[in-house]
Amino acid sequence: MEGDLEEELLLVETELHDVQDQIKELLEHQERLQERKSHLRSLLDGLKESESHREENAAPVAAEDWSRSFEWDSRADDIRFNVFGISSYRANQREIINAVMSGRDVLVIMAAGGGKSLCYQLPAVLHDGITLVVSPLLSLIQDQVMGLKALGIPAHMLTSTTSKEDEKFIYKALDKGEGTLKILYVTPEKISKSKRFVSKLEKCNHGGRLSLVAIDEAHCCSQWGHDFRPDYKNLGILKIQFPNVPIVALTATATYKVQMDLMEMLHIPKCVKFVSTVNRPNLFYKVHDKSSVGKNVVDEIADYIKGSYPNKESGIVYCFSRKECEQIAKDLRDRGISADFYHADMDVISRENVHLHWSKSKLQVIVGTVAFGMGINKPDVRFVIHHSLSKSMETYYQESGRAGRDGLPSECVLYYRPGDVARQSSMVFYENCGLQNLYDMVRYCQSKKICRRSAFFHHFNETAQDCNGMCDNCAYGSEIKEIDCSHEATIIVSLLQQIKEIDQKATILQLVDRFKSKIKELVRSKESASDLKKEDIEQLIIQLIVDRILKEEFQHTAYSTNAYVTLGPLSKQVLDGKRKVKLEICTNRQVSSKNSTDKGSKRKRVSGLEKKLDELRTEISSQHGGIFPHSVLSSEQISMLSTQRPTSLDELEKLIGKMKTEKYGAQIIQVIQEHVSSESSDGDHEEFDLNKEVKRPTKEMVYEEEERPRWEIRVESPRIDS
Ligand SMILES: Nc1ncnc2c1ncn2[C@@H]1O[C@H](COP(=O)(O)OP(=O)(O)OP(=O)(O)O)[C@@H](O)[C@H]1O
Ligand SMILES: [Mg+2]
Repeated sequence: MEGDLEEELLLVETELHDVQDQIKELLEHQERLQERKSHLRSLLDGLKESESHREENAAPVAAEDWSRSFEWDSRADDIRFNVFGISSYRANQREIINAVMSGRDVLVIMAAGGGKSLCYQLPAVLHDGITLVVSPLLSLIQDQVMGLKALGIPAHMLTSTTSKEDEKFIYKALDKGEGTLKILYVTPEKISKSKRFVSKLEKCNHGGRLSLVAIDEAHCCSQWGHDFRPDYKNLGILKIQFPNVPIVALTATATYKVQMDLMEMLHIPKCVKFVSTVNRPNLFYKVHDKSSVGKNVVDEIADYIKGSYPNKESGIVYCFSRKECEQIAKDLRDRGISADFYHADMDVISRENVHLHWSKSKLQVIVGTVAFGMGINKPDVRFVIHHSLSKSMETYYQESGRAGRDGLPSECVLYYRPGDVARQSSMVFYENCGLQNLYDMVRYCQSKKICRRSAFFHHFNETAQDCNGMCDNCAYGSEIKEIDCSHEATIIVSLLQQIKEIDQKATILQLVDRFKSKIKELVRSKESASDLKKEDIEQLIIQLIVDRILKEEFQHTAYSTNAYVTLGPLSKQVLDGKRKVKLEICTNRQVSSKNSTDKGSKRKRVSGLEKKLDELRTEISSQHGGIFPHSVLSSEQISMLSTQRPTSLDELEKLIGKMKTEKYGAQIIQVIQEHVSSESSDGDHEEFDLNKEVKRPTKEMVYEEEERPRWEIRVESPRIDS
């Protein structure tokens, strides 16, 4: 009797355990669905808002036609060309400038490198009074002030580095309108912490001399944005103190939620909003399979940089950890590339030194962690390489977007291996939507068929645009074969079930090993077989996680967080045969990747004259103390000068405007004349091809030797979380 009762008690306890497990799983599922629900809601709200906005725009409201002619048109054109040396406006710039000049509050969302600075700098020069610019970083402010001064615009900054003498000058200009001050840059702390400064601003406004407030990198206002700065929250006082002064807030990316947030915080509910596309048509996106051997990865990256950029064009390599970034910088140096590292563990001075060297093109490559972020103003970054995947599409868009801000063709290359996913997931799982964001990034990396750009359009809730063959998946019509991999998926799910039954856990690597042993066993007993290689099994497991057939679980130890893989909410569907898992085999990927370098960058031939003008701008930049080479002449201007070859200062002025001609015209004309006469004396008109200078990388050969089919996994049933 007693034995029976004990036995039943044990059974009930076991069943209770099971029920508790199920409840736990259901609660987790509920939580994920709630997260997804709120994400979808905000996407939907965004869509509705942009639709109603489109309808509003469709209505013929004459006052809101910002592309019509305005009284300041000819003055604006003159300043654009003769002061800034810019020959034509880019998309939306003129309309934004007109809205700002009309005294409206304006919100500008324009991709990195789109040309947001001109949208407040040109009105600042057009206006009689002073423009206050709030910018989050000292380095950004220094770059901007230096660039403006080089153009002859009286720009100053009031920061912790400002000398007493300069401070006095600035305060006098604000207070009494003495001296010439057009643009004043400050950090947000100045507004939230310095009563003295705010009272001087009040006087300036009282005297009718505060004409515009610009808030750059405005997404920092919102804690939903990616770079939230608490001091940005206090910028709301600007509209309260100076209700008649128009505010222009600018940012490269802001989701609908962030836009709403910052309009509310800055008290600009009726602002005119300009949203430009997130598309960066000059960027070529590609994902490379990453070797599991660290040395091979660095070899490949070094070959790629040396082969594709023999003229030492600037680039960035992003790494996962500080240690890794120091190591990769050393490895690249050992392979003859001028590279240095940048991460949060360095002191400020060393970090600034590295950044400055790179900005002046004295260092080719910065190997950085995410800490190398906002504040990178260099327009001619030709490549951004990711040594491993980013934690979200948003982060990847920001980081890769630092390439090609000057609008010239540039490349964004990501080295992906499934093994890197767990490293990221154990860091992000506690963040709000952290895993979901990471899995979106994983989908981008694993996809071998879908246009890379479409992932950005999808993420930023924008209608898709043509990629024009500017991503690896669009550029090479890889032959993709589909094979059914449901059998392998079933084995993986069953293995995890067994592991769970004995109260154990498995990491992805352990699961791969178990899978391989199981397959061997099945082959021996002639029950079944599988051709999947280790990398393919890893890829399959990751895809099953992303598609919620499996899931990751995390456990903290004293030193780290370990990621394990276990059964996900949809695992039963696979076991019951209700869900098929398909693998896509890409048969010619490696042969294709050979072409990728050529197609990707669309690199043009660089003429001897372009090279000389590039050397001249570097020389002038060091002669003029702090200014950057690109502030002397942009790459676009160099290219134009080398084709047009002006012979006099008058001709030059028609190409690069008055200001730059006055400052550097004589030297530029001299270089052009010397080049032309050396050409005629040599009879040598040949331009040289950068791509021929250095032997092409050997990686293609390695690829060909190792050639094997690559796999991609696709689950057929509709995906819940996409
Ligand atoms: N209309 C134009 N024509 C040619 N070049 C331009 C034009 N407008 C801006 N530029 C150049 O494009 C580069 C990027 O401009 P800017 O720094 O204003 O970008 P941004 O939109 O502020 O980007 P980020 O979000 O990265 O700060 C600069 O070198 C700038 O001189
Ligand atoms: Mg900017």
